[in-house]
Amino acid sequence: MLTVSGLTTEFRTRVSGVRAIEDISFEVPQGVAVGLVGETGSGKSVTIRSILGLLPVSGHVVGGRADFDGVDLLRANRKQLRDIRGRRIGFVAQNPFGSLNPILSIEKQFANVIRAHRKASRAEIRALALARLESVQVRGPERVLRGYAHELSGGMAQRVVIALAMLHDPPLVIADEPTTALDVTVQRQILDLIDAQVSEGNRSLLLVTHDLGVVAQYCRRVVVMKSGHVVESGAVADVFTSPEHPYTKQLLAAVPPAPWSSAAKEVTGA
Ligand SMILES: Nc1ncnc2c1ncn2[C@@H]1O[C@H](COP(=O)(O)OP(=O)(O)OP(=O)(O)O)[C@@H](O)[C@H]1O
Repeated sequence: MLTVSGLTTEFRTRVSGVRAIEDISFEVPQGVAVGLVGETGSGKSVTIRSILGLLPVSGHVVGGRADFDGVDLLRANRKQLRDIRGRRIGFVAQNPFGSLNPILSIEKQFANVIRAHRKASRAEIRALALARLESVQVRGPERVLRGYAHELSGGMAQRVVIALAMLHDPPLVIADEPTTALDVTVQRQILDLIDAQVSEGNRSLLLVTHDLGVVAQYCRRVVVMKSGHVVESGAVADVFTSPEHPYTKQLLAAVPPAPWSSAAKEVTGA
């Protein structure tokens, strides 16, 4: 469903181009959750921002394809991309307060996202927004609709972002470290929520994270990145039990054992 092949992106300075990612290839099949993992600076965000056409001005895709819905996203024009983002691909970024507009009420932001893709009356917008806020378990949805982003907690703001990302029932959801900016106590709730929304709609998910535990719990496939390259990819069950690349082995070795596992009991003497 999303097929990325040979994706290469550079950042240009006044004197030269610096290659951030090179020859990135992977697939996100229909109805499958894929984890994109790797240490800080390995190129995860540049990869998804290249696919979504959301690179900063100094970033340029210099090669490859990203085929989705019969369109190569890397060659799509702005209008095509705007139409695909939101309607066909829901994007959840790290920081919900960066995604929400601080000077528009939440209701107005729902209206903007809905009206970007179809005509709708105020009453329709209100009804749809309330239903969607309820589906992401936002408490007091009417009050939230009237209010502004700064009045929300981080977890509630990310729920609103998820509701907005799902508004047009996109078949693919891309989430870039969606819990990094949040309090540790709500991180799991947000991941569970994304997981539920994705599973209910039989959507595909590309989940960027540096947490292998998160991949093990929520993803069926994994793509491992290091220094701007894909070093290994495959089914989570295979890659996690018999990793081939030394870097994947190193990442897995660094994951603390689950508290109930025999390895943890050996460490703690329990
Ligand atoms: N705006 C930019 N200008 C120049 N180089 C950049 C820019 N953004 C990213 N890079 C470079 O691209 C490479 C990949 O960065 P990227 O942000 O994709 O890593 P990441 O794996 O998402 O890391 P993190 O987990 O910290 O978000 C890094 O070497 C980084 O320095």
